[in-house]
Amino acid sequence: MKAAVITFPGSNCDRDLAVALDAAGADVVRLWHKDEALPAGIDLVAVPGGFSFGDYLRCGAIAAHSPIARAVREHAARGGYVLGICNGFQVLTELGLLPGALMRNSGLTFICREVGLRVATSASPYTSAYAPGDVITVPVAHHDGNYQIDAEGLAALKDQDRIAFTYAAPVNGSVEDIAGVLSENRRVLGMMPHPERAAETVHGGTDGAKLFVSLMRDLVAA
Ligand SMILES: NC(=O)CC[C@H](N)C(=O)O
Repeated sequence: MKAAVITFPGSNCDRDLAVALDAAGADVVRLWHKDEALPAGIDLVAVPGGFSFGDYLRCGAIAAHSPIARAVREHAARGGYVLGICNGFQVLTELGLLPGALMRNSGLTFICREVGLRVATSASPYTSAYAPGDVITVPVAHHDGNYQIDAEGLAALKDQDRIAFTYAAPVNGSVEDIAGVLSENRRVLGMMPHPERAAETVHGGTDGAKLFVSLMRDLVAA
């Protein structure tokens, strides 16, 4: 698998994400937000966490207008894989690649701790190595993780089995405790928790590693 990790001004999980993908066996290239094209043969575009452009305007809003944005949209339109973690999830909603929005946490504070995460579906390229209902431990670190979507959009996510992860207990006010959602073709995943920070034993836990294993397996099978 060839993966491209994009760095924006303020990204702080770009290296972590590149390391996790590399450990899973991906061939990783790093891109700058001012790049305008993806290198040939990229399977996965990975949008990392952090505070792109200082989170001004709205988290992810300015990043979604970066020079690289058009190439990311085109990649998704071709059926390419796109993974957005935390600020990356915010960027993907701002790009219109995933429905809904990430609002200020209901408690109005930055939350930085490990959370229990329930795998809501294993029918996706990102979650196939988990069993549905598995509860894993993964860190969150955000102030705008409160996922909201209108009733019609929520019904569509449920009908199409597109909720990838939910919090095992309420964390930030997200509707139905949603922590991660999939696109209609299941190739785009956005999630607030950080699997790349729970991928090696030195992280204190490895529950996030199976996400990268799932992805590699899907790409080999594709
Ligand atoms: N770790 C992150 O990616 C943080 C995301 C975002 N800047 C927020 O605080 O909500």
